[in-house]
Amino acid sequence: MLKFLIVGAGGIGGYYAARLLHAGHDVVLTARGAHLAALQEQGLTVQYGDEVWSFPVQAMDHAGVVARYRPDDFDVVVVTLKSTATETMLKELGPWLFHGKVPVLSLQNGVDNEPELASLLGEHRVLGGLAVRIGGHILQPGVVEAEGPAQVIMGEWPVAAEPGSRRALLEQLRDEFEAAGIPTTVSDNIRYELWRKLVINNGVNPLSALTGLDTQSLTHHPEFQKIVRGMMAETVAASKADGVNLGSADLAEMFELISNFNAIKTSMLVDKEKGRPLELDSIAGAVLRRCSQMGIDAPYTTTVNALLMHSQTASDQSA
Ligand SMILES: NC(=O)C1=CN([C@@H]2O[C@H](COP(=O)(O)OP(=O)(O)OC[C@H]3O[C@@H](n4cnc5c(N)ncnc54)[C@H](OP(=O)(O)O)[C@@H]3O)[C@@H](O)[C@H]2O)C=CC1
Ligand SMILES: CC(C)(CO)C(=O)C(=O)O
Repeated sequence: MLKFLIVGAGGIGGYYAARLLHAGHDVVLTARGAHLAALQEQGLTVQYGDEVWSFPVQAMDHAGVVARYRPDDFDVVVVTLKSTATETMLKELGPWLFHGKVPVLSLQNGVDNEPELASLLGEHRVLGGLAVRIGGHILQPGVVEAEGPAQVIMGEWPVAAEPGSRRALLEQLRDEFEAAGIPTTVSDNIRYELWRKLVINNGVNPLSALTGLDTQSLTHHPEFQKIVRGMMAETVAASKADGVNLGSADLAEMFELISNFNAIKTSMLVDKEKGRPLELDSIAGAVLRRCSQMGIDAPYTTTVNALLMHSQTASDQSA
């Protein structure tokens, strides 16, 4: 059995934590505020389809982790924060993590989290990863709802090296995740996989937050689906700045995947409804920065990003 530290156990982290706890692993969760208080007092409850799982959990804030544990007490640290929280987390846990050897696996959307982790810890400590075909959200403090097969794709950051300890750990993690009911693939090129996921996220997340529509409504709408495809095409173009070279087949595959998946409220729409910070800079911003670097126009992403930033400013002013 393995010992996991799941950093930022909200929709995604809470769901995977429940699967791992159910399989008998030792899991420590980090959270804050009312969600943390509920986890400590009532435990973690996950609603998945018709099933409801409840577990008492070890949950604490980041100061609690630093006070109670050494980094190498854990076999792996899994980061399931929003990208907007990665920098703060590195201030809170970075110096503690720095003095250990434990690998850190990011399961966040976006292509800039792993480089941020690697800039402090070194690439040899970082595992890239993503959560695919899952919708998962905090319903109320201590309670998470999740849907979809909830796959994980992960790999050595930035690409697979010679066989070594990180590869061995990834294979062990894959086997343990599979046994826990988490379909998992180890990729030799995780940066490519992260960019493919960004095609989906830039395609639907900002537009869903702007319109209030779920992924099915957007991808099956005669006009909105053109915008989704446009934002996906701009993400494909942006990937070249990172030497990833996605192509039209990736766009077609990612559009198929999201348009045939459940009608999901994207994580950005949920954040918008709850008045929380949006992962806009790490999704649309990441695409726009690369396009601008290459001198390419990205009119769909520019427009949706600007409208969403404007609506955020307007709602901040009226709050
Ligand atoms: N939700 C989804 O369906 C999917 C999400 N993803 C990606 O997975 C990642 C995680 O998303 P999601 O699970 O929705 O995120 P959530 O917002 O549900 O969970 C993150 C949790 O981390 C907490 N947190 C933030 N900062 C700190 C801190 N400094 N100390 C302790 N706790 C902290 C948050 O608390 P607080 O609320 O107080 O900020 C929240 O409870 C994102 O990158 C997202 O894009 C990928 C696939 C699907
Ligand atoms: C679009 C979706 C649900 C795909 O898994 C996602 O990644 C998100 O909501 O952030």
